[in-house]
Amino acid sequence: MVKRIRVTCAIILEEGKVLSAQRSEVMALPLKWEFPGGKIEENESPEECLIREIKEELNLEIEIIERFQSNIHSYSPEKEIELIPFLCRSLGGNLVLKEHLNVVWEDVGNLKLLDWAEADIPILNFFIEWFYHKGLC
Ligand SMILES: Nc1nc2c([nH]c(=O)n2[C@H]2C[C@H](O)[C@@H](COP(=O)(O)OP(=O)(O)OP(=O)(O)O)O2)c(=O)[nH]1
Repeated sequence: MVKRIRVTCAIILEEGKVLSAQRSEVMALPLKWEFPGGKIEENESPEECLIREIKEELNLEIEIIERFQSNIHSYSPEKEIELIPFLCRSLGGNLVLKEHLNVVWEDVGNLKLLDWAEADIPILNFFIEWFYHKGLC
């Protein structure tokens, strides 16, 4: 039986830049870039999870704007991840790195230059399409 883990992640967009986070050496998928977030806990909605995770990991308050389509990805045969992305904006707070090695506000046009976690690639592609389609550049 394949175990499915549900993970939320935040695409925090600010003036054409997206907050991109690099996982630390001690995390799973070391040094890969990701949209910050984490696993949904019992009795928690995806939205509640994301707001909690972003506060815990980065000390930021966020507002959720829109949910995008999830991506289901397997890094190993016995486990799959449902990665659930949300377009967000920052409501403030002093950014503090509590778990990640690094974060950058990356131009949407340069996002693909980072070495992303595999599960993020379809989400990244969808978001970039969405961004240019909306004429936000
Ligand atoms: N947060 C996040 N996790 C991702 C992304 N892409 C991706 O493959 N993952 C994977 C890495 C992990 O296997 C899993 C989420 O784990 P996590 O370590 O971020 O979540 P967490 O903070 O709730 O974990 P934990 O340390 O409390 O167990 O999803 C992404 O963009 N954001």
